[in-house]
Amino acid sequence: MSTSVPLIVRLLSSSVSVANRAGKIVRDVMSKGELGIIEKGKDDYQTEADRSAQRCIIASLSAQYPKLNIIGEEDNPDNEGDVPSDWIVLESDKDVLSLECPVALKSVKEEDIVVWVDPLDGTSEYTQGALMLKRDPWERWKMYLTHPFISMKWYFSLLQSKYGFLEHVTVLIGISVNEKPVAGVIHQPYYKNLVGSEKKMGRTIWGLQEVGVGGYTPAPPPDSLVITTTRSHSNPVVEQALSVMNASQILRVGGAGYKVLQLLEGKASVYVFASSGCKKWDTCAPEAVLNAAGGKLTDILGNFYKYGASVSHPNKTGVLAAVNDELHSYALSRIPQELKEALSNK
Ligand SMILES: Nc1ncnc2c1ncn2[C@@H]1O[C@H](COP(=O)(O)O)[C@@H](O)[C@H]1OP(=O)(O)O
Ligand SMILES: [Mg+2]
Ligand SMILES: [Mg+2]
Ligand SMILES: [Mg+2]
Repeated sequence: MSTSVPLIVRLLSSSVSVANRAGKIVRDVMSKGELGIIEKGKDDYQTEADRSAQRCIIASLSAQYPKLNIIGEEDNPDNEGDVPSDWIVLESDKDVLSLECPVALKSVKEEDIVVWVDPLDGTSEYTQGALMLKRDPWERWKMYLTHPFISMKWYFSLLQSKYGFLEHVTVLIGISVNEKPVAGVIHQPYYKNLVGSEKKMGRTIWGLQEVGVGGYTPAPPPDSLVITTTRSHSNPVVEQALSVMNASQILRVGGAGYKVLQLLEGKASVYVFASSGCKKWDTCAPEAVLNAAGGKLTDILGNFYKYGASVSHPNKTGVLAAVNDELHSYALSRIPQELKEALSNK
């Protein structure tokens, strides 16, 4: 690899390749069927896929960029021991490697960068997806009975969805410089592609400040206001913020990465989540990609999150994102002052 290519571009191209590998790990864990679910807190779970994908990403990036500060979601209980050699990815995506680096980022050094890693965004949807892979209804029912957190209502919505919500799962790698997200990768392991006549699983979307985005076909926002929001972490305040928007449609999907994909692909125009719960690794990559596509992501008060190494991890004051400034301003103007105060005083 040419070292004359600026660091940010090299790191983004490495991140694209490693996200592909992590996505394969996510699919492999699911195919084996041993999810190894651990409860981290209320509505907060980790699986073998979260743990393994994070080990793959961190080991691959730190092997090539040893001075990077990488912060991953998972406290890995199985961090000890060697990472399997086929999880260490040293290749980089050729197309991204040939991008022109923005002038402002040309002299960035490893020490100036913080990488935020969410090895599997949409863990709820991932674990629920496992159920749908059980073909035998009796096996599926037995698995449901032992599943730690699927309500009866969810079980029936899953059955209706036929394939579950695996498409909502993403792998997120966000690159920040001077506390701002400047580049990012959103990999979707269960996206179904048709390349020629061949079926291929997974796709990888990237964004780089001032350069643009790749890996998908951008589409204009819907004609009317379509909002995307949580399907697994709602509460009365989240619902209140949705009800004041005057939306023509509300889409309830999993994962911060997937919701931003919906904005990028013209399925929704605004992402509203008036609650804590998301963390810096949930929003860094999506914010970077959305910015590169001309959108905006802030908290519910309209303030940008900071992504420096010493910031606190929770995005306490929620998420408000839109495909452009105008829609962001509109959505922000609809949020009642009491709601903003209630969230910031929590
Ligand atoms: N209460 C919560 N506890 C843990 N993680 C949360 C919570 N709320 C949101 N998240 C994280 O933010 C993502 C987006 O939220 P939602 O899907 O509810 O819109 C979730 O997929 C989850 O990331 P992860 O799956 O990586 O743990
Ligand atoms: Mg999690
Ligand atoms: Mg997440
Ligand atoms: Mg995660």
